Amino acid sequence: MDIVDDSSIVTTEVSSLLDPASCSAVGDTFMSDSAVLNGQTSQPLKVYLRIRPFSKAELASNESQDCVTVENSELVSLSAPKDSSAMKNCERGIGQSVHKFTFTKIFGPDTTQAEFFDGTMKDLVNSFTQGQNGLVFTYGVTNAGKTFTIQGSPKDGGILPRSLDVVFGYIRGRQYPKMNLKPYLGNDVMKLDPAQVKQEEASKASLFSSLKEDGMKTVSSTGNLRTLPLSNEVSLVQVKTFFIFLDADGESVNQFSAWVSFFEIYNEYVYDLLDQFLSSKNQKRPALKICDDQAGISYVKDLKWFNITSTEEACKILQIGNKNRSLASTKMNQQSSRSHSIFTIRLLKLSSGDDPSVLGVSEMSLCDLAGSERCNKTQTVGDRLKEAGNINNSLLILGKCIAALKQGQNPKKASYVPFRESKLTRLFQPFFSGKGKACMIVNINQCASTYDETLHVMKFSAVAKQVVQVIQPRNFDFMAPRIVGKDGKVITEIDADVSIEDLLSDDEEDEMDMTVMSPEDLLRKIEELKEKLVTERQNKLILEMQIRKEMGEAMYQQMVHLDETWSKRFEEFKETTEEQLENRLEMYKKAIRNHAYRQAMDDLEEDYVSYEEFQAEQEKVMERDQKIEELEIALGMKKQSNGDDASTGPLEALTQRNQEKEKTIVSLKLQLQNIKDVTDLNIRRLSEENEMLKQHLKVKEQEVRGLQSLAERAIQLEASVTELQTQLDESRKLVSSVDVCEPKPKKGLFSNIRNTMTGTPKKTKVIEKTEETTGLTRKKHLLARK
Ligand SMILES: Nc1ncnc2c1ncn2[C@@H]1O[C@H](COP(=O)(O)OP(=O)(O)OP(=O)(O)O)[C@@H](O)[C@H]1O
Repeated sequence: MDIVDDSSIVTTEVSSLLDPASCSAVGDTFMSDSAVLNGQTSQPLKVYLRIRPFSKAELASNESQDCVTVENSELVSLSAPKDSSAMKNCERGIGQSVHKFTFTKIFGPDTTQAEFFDGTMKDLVNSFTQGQNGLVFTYGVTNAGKTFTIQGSPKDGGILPRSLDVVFGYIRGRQYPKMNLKPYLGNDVMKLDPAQVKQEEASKASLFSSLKEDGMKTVSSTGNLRTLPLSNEVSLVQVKTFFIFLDADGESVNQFSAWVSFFEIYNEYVYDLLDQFLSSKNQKRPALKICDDQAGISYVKDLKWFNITSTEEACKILQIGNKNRSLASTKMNQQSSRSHSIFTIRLLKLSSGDDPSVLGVSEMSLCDLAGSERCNKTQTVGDRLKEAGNINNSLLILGKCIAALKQGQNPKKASYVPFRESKLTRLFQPFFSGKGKACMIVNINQCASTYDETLHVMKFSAVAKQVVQVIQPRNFDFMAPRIVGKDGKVITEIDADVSIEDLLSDDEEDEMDMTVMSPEDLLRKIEELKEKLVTERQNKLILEMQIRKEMGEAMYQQMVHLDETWSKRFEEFKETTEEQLENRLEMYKKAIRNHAYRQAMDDLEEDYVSYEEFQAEQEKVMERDQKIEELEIALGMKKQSNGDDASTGPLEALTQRNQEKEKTIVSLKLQLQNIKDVTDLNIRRLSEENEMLKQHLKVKEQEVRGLQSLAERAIQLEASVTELQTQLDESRKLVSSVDVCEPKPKKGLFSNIRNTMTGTPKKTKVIEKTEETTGLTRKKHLLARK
């Protein structure tokens, strides 16, 4: 079954464009999905989802397995890939393979930076220019696109440079050119004397000069390269130009002064990313403290603020801070942010004139959270493991706070929100207590390998989306900031509209900044706080007990559920196992039957008796039966003839006869055995002889074959001799004819022939005779051998 997080679905409103003329309508537009009660606005926390496109490497490594499907602009479904824990759990019967989540608005992989900014940030930036505070934080696993969303790439800026563009677009031509009014503590402004102003200008110039080696250009939100004023002189020329702005009716209009800070929370320590100390690598970075002002608003003590006059200057400051950011390469992202970084812009609204009064301060923070991955995924060890632990811890506390805030919406279940358990949540606290609007951007990738982490992120966001934010009615005029002197004490010569009495009248002590209180006041404050602490602790204890009870109940329910599930699974397992065993038993039975059949067939073959043997045996049996009958008859007759004698010793006689017979049988058996042995011996001898004879016969056969071949050869020779004889006869005839024609004998060949011829007939005859004799002898011999 799919899970649908169908809690309060928020309609996305599109705010008006941020030109000064349209700004008056912004507040109303923003309120459209909000409820207003006692001047306070409550609205669900806006949670936007951005899905990163696949990188080439991810596509090549089969990361694309259709895990994320955007159903519509507010609904997304996640399907577990086959190797994920979610899928394995699902196969075990725990959890589902498909989850659905709703968001304020979903931005798919094709969304451009401009589209994303328009769809998420415009109203927030707009209200910021109107005096409303704002917080934007990105949440997601490492490599999901959080930094890309906030800062963007050099060619295509993210929401931060785009917001700055809007802010500077709004205050263009109305910038207060001096640096003598500077943000102080949580919401106040410090008036600097000329020496301090000079110092301020020098530190800004020095900060900018640290980037000199890296080049003189930075990038705006739209990717255009802008040349920055790098030297002190140039920026001073800018700030020294002073105008009094007048509206159409000749009335003076407000002026604005923009200041920025950039810090990170790394391993639960706060570090100023714009601190000049950072340029020296050997020096240990000084960690900053988080304090509360008298209104309970947390701020970073001694944080450096820099006055900026353009987006370019702000981008340059971002660039400097980025250089100092604790980056470390993790397995999943080569340029992974290992810290939570917070870039803040404070806008001071000032009255017109050369020596203006402060009308209000608004603040907008953009927080790039570190990746929410777990240690095992990133294979973290050593320092990285410690970082991961701290990152996970602060995100866990953020999750706890969000869950507690959600629970707190139910008046019956008001719970303690552990904001103070981590630096990050301490700084976020004011935004969840009415200080301003907060909005969350959830970044995910679509990779199959990080599916389980992504699902965790989505579940976190589903809870966050249910948090309803209560926002105090606030604009620049709502709460005038105090102006303090260089010693930090409140000074009187401020806004003409607001008297010092007004500022201090209600409860002077409460208004006082703790850092400038007298020792007595501090002691009194401490006592008060102690009392508060005791009460808070008591409340906390009660709450804890409640929570424990609820958790106990929830756990009991879960145990019952688990018990049921396991019983069911056990039954199923039992059934299937029984079935399997039965099948196996049948198999064995069948195998045994087959085996028995085969055995029987084998036995049958061994015991096979031919029909003739059987017939002979039958005849023997019949003969034996007949003999027995005859013997029985004979025995009966004998009994009769014995008459009375039989009464005394027939049994003894029978026993004796029986014994004799048995002896006979034994001796017969012995004889039979002997005969059998002799027969066996004879058979063995005979077979040996037979074997020998066979061998002999073989030899003889070979000899006969040899003789036959010899006879054939002799016949051939005889034929050739006969042929030669014929030839010789012919030669003789020829020679005799030659003798008649040539009477004169010649020497050499002819004389030799004549000599030969004269002696030849005798010799030839002898030869003939000899040959005939030899042929006849041979023939006789052959025939004899044959
Ligand atoms: N919408 C997008 N379009 C194109 N590329 C993107 C997008 N989002 C992120 N990327 C790219 O994905 C990579 C990771 O993004 P990024 O560094 O912003 O992740 P991250 O969530 O901030 O990671 P970490 O928490 O580790 O810092 C970068 O190379 C970035 O350029």
